[in-house]
Amino acid sequence: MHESATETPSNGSSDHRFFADPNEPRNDSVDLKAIEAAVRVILGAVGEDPDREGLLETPARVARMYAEMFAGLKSDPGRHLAKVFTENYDEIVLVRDISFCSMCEHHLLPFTGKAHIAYLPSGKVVGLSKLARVVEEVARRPQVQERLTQTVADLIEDRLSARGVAVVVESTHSCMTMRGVRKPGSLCLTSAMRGAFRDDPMSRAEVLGLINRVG
Ligand SMILES: Nc1nc2c(ncn2[C@@H]2O[C@H](COP(=O)(O)OP(=O)(O)OP(=O)(O)O)[C@@H](O)[C@H]2O)c(=O)[nH]1
Ligand SMILES: [Zn+2]
Repeated sequence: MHESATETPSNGSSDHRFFADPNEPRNDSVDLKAIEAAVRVILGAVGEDPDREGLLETPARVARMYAEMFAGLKSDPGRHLAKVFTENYDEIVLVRDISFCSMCEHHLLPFTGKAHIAYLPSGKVVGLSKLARVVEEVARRPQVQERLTQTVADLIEDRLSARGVAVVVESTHSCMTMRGVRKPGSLCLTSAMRGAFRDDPMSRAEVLGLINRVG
């Protein structure tokens, strides 16, 4: 009998990962127990009592949160670009406003925002959701925004043999808004241009116009 994702595994396991969505990134090397122990230490170090009722489950929660936030650390986000469709279309494909949440590697605080991805196909196109899946998976790593932007652009150029790729990322960094310099509302923009979008000023202007909703 075909097992669906809601049925109990035949081995009786209640491990939620048994039927994990293959599209979701997974990082099995996350050491949950080590994170729990570290969080207990941090709570004690800031003057809290890690054994008070409200904090008892906190170390385990934080461990699960890090496992989720860093699920893309060991995976290959390019796997989402493996299935392509042959299509006689050679103009811009743009998916705008792909929301994401990543983690700043300097402070381990989130930076959140939107990515805009455009490419010029060369005989093959990819499912639109796959562009968003790439962003989602690359975002689940500790990093800087520049690296996220370039990683996404390189993957699309490489795996789709695209004639041009443009990735623009805009985000708010919690480490700049809630601590340190404390500048709520500040926005960080990065872009990575490849192929025609880098070399041809007309193509570059066209794609930036579409991303910025001009014209
Ligand atoms: N280039 C870049 N810098 C980032 C990113 N996320 C955070 N930062 C910056 O990383 C820098 C780390 O600076 P440090 O001087 O080492 O750390 P800090 O003393 O906590 O710095 P402040 O944030 O200025 O208080 C800060 O300027 C952050 O704004 C990012 O994605 N890209
Ligand atoms: Zn930071």
